[in-house]
Amino acid sequence: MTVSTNGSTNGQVLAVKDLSVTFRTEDGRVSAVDNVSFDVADGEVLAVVGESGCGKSVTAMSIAGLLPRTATVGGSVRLDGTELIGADKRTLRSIRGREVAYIFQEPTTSLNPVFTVGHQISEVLRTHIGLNRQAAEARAIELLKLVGIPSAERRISDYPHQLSGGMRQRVMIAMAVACDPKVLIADEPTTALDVTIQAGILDVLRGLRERLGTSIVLITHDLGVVADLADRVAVMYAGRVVETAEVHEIFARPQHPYTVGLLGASPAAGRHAETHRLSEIPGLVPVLSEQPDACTFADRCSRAGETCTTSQPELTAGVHRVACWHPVREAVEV
Ligand SMILES: Nc1ncnc2c1ncn2[C@@H]1O[C@H](COP(=O)(O)OP(=O)(O)OP(=O)(O)O)[C@@H](O)[C@H]1O
Repeated sequence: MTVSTNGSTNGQVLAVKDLSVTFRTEDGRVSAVDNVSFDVADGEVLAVVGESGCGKSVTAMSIAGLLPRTATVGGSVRLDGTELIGADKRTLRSIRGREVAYIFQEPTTSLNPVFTVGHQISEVLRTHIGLNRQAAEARAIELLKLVGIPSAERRISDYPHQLSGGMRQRVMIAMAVACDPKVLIADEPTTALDVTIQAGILDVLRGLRERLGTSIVLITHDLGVVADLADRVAVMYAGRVVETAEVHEIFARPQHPYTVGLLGASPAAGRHAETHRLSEIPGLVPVLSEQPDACTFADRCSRAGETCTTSQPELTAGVHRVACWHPVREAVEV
């Protein structure tokens, strides 16, 4: 993989540029995502991390065209060169599910309880690719095998409630990759599952990337998942990307004080390895509509100086990019 100086990669399949999302609410307009830019290369796994409410899901939903009508979206999301923001309904319909697929956290809510899993996968294949009933069923069996469901020929006639949570998540993944999407968005794909089952789902995702070359945008709170699967990481805070780098760089040399905090990294304290969860950082994520012209993390940051309270830092250029006036340059112990 070749990485250019502006952090973009050759063979990039997804290019998000200056993405902004606001929502109309009863209390006025609230901003959820502010000027977010990143690229995802062919077959690359980009992990998007950050505390709850930082805009990870809204960013992902903008890419998949899943935002509600109350949302106003600005900027650009290009999938293999095709602009998705402002695209007509027909373009979006042909792209959604086919070229960009979304795996939700909770498979039970996304599968229809009254149809067999075989029927649901076949429907995707018939609608999007126009396969006939027989071909769709044969392909559905192949897909169930691909995601590691044993006795796929028999399981295809099961209803969702007859499957365990882990198996239902595998079915969701099978449906998501049915049309061989270029980008798979996995929004906390293992959070709702037992720890023992999580590893199997990660294996499935790894296998998809290796066998099908699928690019994955992985939203997670789990640092173990990041370390296991991601090539690159984008750290979001208050609707912005505040740091992005290759995964080993993020763990070895985090530069944004927020990233350092999330990793639980400090010369004194080791990472919370027993849970692999992001560390708690004192204070709250600010509401974006109330943002002053300042670094949004300043209130919670031990390194904040005067500039941080009067001016918003932009992401630096390069491969390891950070938006901070006082980045951490010294080695930290993670
Ligand atoms: N439909 C909506 N209307 C108004 N505000 C919304 C809507 N959806 C999301 N938001 C707001 O946008 C911000 C970002 O939310 P988002 O769900 O992207 O966060 P997140 O980082 O994915 O959090 P989590 O990890 O909890 O899923 C939050 O402040 C949230 O309240």
